[in-house]
Amino acid sequence: MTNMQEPMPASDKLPARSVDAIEELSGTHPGKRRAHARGICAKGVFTPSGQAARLTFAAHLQQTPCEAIIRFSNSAADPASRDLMSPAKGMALQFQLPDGQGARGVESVQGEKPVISAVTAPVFVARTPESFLEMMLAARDMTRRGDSIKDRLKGMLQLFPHAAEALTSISSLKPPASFASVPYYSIHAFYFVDENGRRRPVKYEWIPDAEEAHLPLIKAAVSSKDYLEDELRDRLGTSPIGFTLRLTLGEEWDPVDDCTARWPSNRETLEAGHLFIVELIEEPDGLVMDPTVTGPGIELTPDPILNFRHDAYAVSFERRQKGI
Ligand code: HEM
Repeated sequence: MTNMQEPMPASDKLPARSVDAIEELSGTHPGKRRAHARGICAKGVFTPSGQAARLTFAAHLQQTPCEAIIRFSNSAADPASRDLMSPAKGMALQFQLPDGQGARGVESVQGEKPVISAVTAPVFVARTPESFLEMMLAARDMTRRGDSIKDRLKGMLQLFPHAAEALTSISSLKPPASFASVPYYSIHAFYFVDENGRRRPVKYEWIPDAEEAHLPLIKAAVSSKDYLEDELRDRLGTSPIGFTLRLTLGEEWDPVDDCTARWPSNRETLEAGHLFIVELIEEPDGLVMDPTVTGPGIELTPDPILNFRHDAYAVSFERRQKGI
């Protein structure tokens, strides 16, 4: 059980306390991201289809191709964790909009580089930052007690029934054959804003060009610790890697403040563009894939987890920059 004696911190302390709690669960790894610690960066080109232009004036979703930096990652907070042991994978992308590039007369903000952050699970485990912190503390206590993975999952489901869909979805994820062979979901909804100020809630999904493929557990178990990075290098040498950016358009009544909930599966979708991965690169200095950086034409929904991520990522960035 969570140690309920620990008072919940005031909201201004919550980002630091949440990052502390991740460290208490997974250890402190100096200089590394406090989640998704191990990853590999690539350069790509995103070519918008123009189909999203009726919904948003965002510069990167009009007609002009745009360079992008992509980071594929293991979700574990421990960089030494084997690819096999961290079921969810991340794909974060930062559009490299040239400063001042206009779209229908709208200037992109100097230095503002929109981000799409996505993972291989369609929903998140917590609806609020407070609940996320409680979950981390509960997981820490179960780990310290030496509970088995099965017992931890059972305990978490009992304590946090709202997390059932995410926990079930994450625990049933199979090891991907490649970072390039699985779909990635933004989980959160964002508002797309058109030239007349009309807003429409939208969720993102990256659909791989490659056929969806997973490894049998036995094969993943004997693969190297970072087999996904090796595979990406090999694959890039032999065939192109691409993803389609699919948008799901929400209705007015679909929840935009609850990232534990999916929208109904019959919502309209459209293909907003296509990403080609060009080459692997060293991670650029100061890279923070902050999903609250959307650029003009896209706004944040009131989702408390989405809004919280800005401060939590700033805490992690500050610590890793200081090498602590
Ligand atoms: C309470 C909610 C969350 C917390 C506290 C949290 C925490 C973190 C932290 C500390 C980092 C490292 C940031 C850095 O140093 O740059 C990170 C990275 C990441 N998170 Fe979250 N996260 C949360 C929710 C989510 C959700 C809902 C998603 C789903 C899309 C997500 C996807 C990612 C990805 C893909 C990365 C790697 C980014 C990169 O490659 O630079 N996170 N998270």
